[in-house]
Amino acid sequence: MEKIIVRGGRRLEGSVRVEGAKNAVLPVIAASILASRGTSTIKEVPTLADVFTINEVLRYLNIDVAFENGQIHVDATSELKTEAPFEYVRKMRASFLVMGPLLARVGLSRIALPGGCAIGSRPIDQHLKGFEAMGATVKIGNGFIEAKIDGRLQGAKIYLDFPSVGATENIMMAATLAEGTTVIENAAKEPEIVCLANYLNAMGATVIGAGTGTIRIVGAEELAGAEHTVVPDRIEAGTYMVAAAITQGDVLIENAIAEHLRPLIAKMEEMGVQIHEEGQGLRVRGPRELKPVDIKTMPHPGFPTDLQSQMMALLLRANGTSVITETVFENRFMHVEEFRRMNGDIKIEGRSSVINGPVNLQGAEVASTDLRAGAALVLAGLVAEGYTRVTELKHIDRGYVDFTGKLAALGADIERVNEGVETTPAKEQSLKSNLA
Ligand SMILES: CC(=O)N[C@H]1[C@@H](OP(=O)(O)OP(=O)(O)OC[C@H]2O[C@@H](n3ccc(=O)[nH]c3=O)[C@H](O)[C@@H]2O)O[C@H](CO)[C@@H](O)[C@@H]1O
Ligand SMILES: C=C(OP(=O)(O)O)C(=O)O
Repeated sequence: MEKIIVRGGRRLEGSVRVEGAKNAVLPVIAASILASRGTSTIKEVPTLADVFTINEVLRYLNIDVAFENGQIHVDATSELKTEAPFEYVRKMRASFLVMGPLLARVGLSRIALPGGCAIGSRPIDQHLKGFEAMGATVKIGNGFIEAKIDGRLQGAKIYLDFPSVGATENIMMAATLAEGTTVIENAAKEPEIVCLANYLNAMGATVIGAGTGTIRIVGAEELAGAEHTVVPDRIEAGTYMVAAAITQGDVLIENAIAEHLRPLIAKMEEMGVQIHEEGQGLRVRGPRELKPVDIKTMPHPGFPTDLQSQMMALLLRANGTSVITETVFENRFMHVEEFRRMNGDIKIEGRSSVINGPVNLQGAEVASTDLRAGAALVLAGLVAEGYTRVTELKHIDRGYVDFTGKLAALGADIERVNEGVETTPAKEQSLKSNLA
């Protein structure tokens, strides 16, 4: 079984470069489906399991995708298939982002119904409400969602009940080829939405207002392939910021955009962490003593849920009681149980976790429950006494390029190993020989 083994106690120093954002590159690759002419070149593509998965989905749809040297070339000019089976959607919910572009381009899209996952049930009703408002017929059956339109989608005014990132992206992509203008109200404002809008505009679309709560999309007859560079990953950047702070280190996080990290910077500064913009990045210096803070996760520009578990690791080291309230996902405290195995003093009260610090974290065998939880456990391991072994690395591989290598380069005592697990027959064998 693959594990990350980390021995706590090293102060991190040096610099680390942030990759293109996972949550931006996935919708951007999906948006390439919209180009009926020309080839797209996408730059700053991180080598992540999720990128391989979305590439596979596109290839299944009969699209030519080549991934080399951090760039992806997509040619979607052939006749497209219209179905994405469960094996892809199960691996990665973001596979559902192909629904909007396929529906807009071909008039039909059949995608396996995404299930829930470890962080909550994650419905897709807001995506579907948007497609229906644009005139599509949506049917659910046999584990699939089918959306269909005769002719072109029609521009519509769509108010989202919640500023869902995925629904905003799916509807925005579909609307680029609709007849007339679509207005998305209460739209998500995340930097990844702006990244996608920039790409769509480069393809010939007219998307106005991305990054605000109202996005206006004027439909075009067709879109063409374009060149686009993916925005840096604010969640990866935030993870290394916490790594620097928790180890009382001094780390330059290259390529981190301060503007995208305001909620994290504000909370970390409240805790006593020193953060300065330096060149094209952020320098983070951890103090000897951390102050407790309260955090509530919210849609952007609120505190991101994807940095909640990493901050929990940091708050375990703060001098006093902190409260984290998770408002975005209903079940994103699975890591609490794992932190407890490391001597974390945390109580869950409804949608809040009460963290009593500072604790002396102890190395233990712990499992990633989702990708950010996995990263957070490694962060805790950086300051735990003894060895921490983190399993279920498939989650971490979805969102972090060479997590172990990057932390080791900063001075962490960390390695990724394939440790054999003693099988029952082997155990029986040793019991027998002990008895003999
Ligand atoms: C690939 C990607 O970009 N993933 C990010 C994206 O996920 P994702 O796009 O799935 O997240 P959403 O913003 O859609 O979901 C936020 C909340 O809205 C609910 N909801 C969403 C859609 C819907 O139709 N109905 C509904 O009720 C969800 O269950 C959840 O409680 O944004 C999340 C919130 O910042 C991040 O944690 C994920 O890392
Ligand atoms: C929850 C996340 O991703 P996804 O929506 O792809 O599951 C994440 O990136 O933390």
